[in-house]
Amino acid sequence: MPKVLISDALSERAVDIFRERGIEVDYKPGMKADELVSVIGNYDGLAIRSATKVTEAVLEKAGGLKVIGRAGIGVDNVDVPAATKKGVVVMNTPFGNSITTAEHAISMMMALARQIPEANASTHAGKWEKNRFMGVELFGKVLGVIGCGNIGSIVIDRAQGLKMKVIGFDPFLTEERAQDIGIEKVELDELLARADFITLHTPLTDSTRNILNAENIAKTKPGVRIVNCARGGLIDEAALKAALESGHVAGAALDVFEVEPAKENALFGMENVVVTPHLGAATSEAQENVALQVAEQMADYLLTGAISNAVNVASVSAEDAPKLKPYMQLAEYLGSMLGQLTVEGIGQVTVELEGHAATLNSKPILAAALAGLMKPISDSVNMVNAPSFARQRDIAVSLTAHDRDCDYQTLVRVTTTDGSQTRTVAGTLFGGRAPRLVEVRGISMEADFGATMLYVRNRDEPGFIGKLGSTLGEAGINIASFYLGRTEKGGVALSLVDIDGTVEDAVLQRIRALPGVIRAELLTF
Ligand SMILES: NC(=O)c1ccc[n+]([C@@H]2O[C@H](COP(=O)([O-])OP(=O)(O)OC[C@H]3O[C@@H](n4cnc5c(N)ncnc54)[C@H](O)[C@@H]3O)[C@@H](O)[C@H]2O)c1
Ligand SMILES: O=C(O)[C@H](O)COP(=O)(O)O
Repeated sequence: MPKVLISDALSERAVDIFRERGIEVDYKPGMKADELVSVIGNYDGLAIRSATKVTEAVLEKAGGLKVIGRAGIGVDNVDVPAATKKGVVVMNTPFGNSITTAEHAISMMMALARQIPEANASTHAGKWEKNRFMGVELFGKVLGVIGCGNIGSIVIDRAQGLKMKVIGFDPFLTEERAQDIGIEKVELDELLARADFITLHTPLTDSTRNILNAENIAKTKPGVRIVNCARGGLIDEAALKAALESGHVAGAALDVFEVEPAKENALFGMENVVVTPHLGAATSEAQENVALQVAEQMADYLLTGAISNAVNVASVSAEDAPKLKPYMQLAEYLGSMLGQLTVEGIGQVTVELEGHAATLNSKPILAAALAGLMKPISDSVNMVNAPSFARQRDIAVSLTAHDRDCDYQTLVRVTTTDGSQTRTVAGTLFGGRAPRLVEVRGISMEADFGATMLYVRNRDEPGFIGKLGSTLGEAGINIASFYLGRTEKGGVALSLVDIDGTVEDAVLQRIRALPGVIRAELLTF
């Protein structure tokens, strides 16, 4: 039974879902970093929000971890490259809290426009400062949205309802999409110059870090109000403080900070600054959505191999997962066979799909072939990290789905080139499920993949099979199945022998010394 740890305050609906799906779950919100490092090795899955930091140190100890599920959007608290290297799928729930977060941004903008937090505190304190608080209307004002993705688009829609004029900056926003959502797409400088309110809705990346720095803040319209419910780090807080103090920026509403949790911050206590403690996603609806979704997604992956909303590997739908499973097994066996036969470095790998295989989601099949291929290099390789393993080793990878007649109902072919040699193996699924080898280096043969197989290439000469059988028999090795093929009469022959147990090195040497042997290897699957 797979085991999952929930280390942040997720809605307990997640616990129910895991248990209903037959997954053991430990609910330990607020777990300290060193405790996480000490227990993570016991789990197949880790469900988190933004508090748990999944660092390289945590991942190093995560022996059996298969999946990290983020109940929310940002995965900046997860070392995704380290997780990928370790073969761990990282998935998030990209939509579950979008409406809630957009509503928070709109609430923050309104709170800022009408100084509601200060007026609230003053009124509670028994003051009646009717003349102290003078707000501004949103009606007719220009809202500049930086980042027009899921949340940005919802903010745009709500702001249009408030009759604001919305302009957007997002390098990945097409003109067509801008028209669909009814905004004017502008460059950043134009947005800065025109907006009365600016709201940020981008991820924190190298291109967005400090997107509102001193230089860009100086380009904003005097009296601008700034809202950030996306990520701390998008605004240079020191530059913002200076601009608030000078009066160039009239106010800021911030849900996120450069350092979180933020007990102290230079912006705290400023009258024209509204702050909340990263509450963007904090509604019961959003928390239920993301907890439920992350638990279902993690359970799907752990139980069926279906992958949704992964940030480091291609998706496999719940419908596709059972169809792809035998293909991934076949591709892994084919890759593994080539990996075990390739002594020198592989320069190029080609995966070709024909017949029914060509109609499927091909990326997981490719990833499985690469995983099999690189198993001899690293025990920790799997379909999640195999593509990056290949990239790091400068292996050129190509994938082709052929739309042509095929001798088999379905076929997967893997070819490797290592400078001097090109090797091809191909396989099909017998009965639609059982992997079967049908071609090795241009030689047709039909072989099942046994756990331990002897691979022998030899000159096609009479008496060879008898000698090979006797050598194995004399060594007390039982043959489960014997598969044969050859290029042509008197050409090169290939024997694949499925054996019980293993073949000691001394016996392998004796086989290699048999007359006519070109190559003999022991393969394991
Ligand atoms: N405060 C919270 O509690 C809370 C809750 C949910 C999400 N978030 C954060 O909100 C942000 C937006 O989330 P989303 O779901 O809308 O993401 P999204 O991926 O749907 O949208 C992000 C948009 O930013 C755009 N973008 C990327 N680089 C850009 C750049 N250099 N300049 C301008 N635009 C750029 C992208 O093209 C995309 O359209 C994320 O940072 C997320 O982590 C915060
Ligand atoms: O990226 C997100 O989904 C938000 O920042 C929410 O974070 P939280 O789950 O810690 O509230």
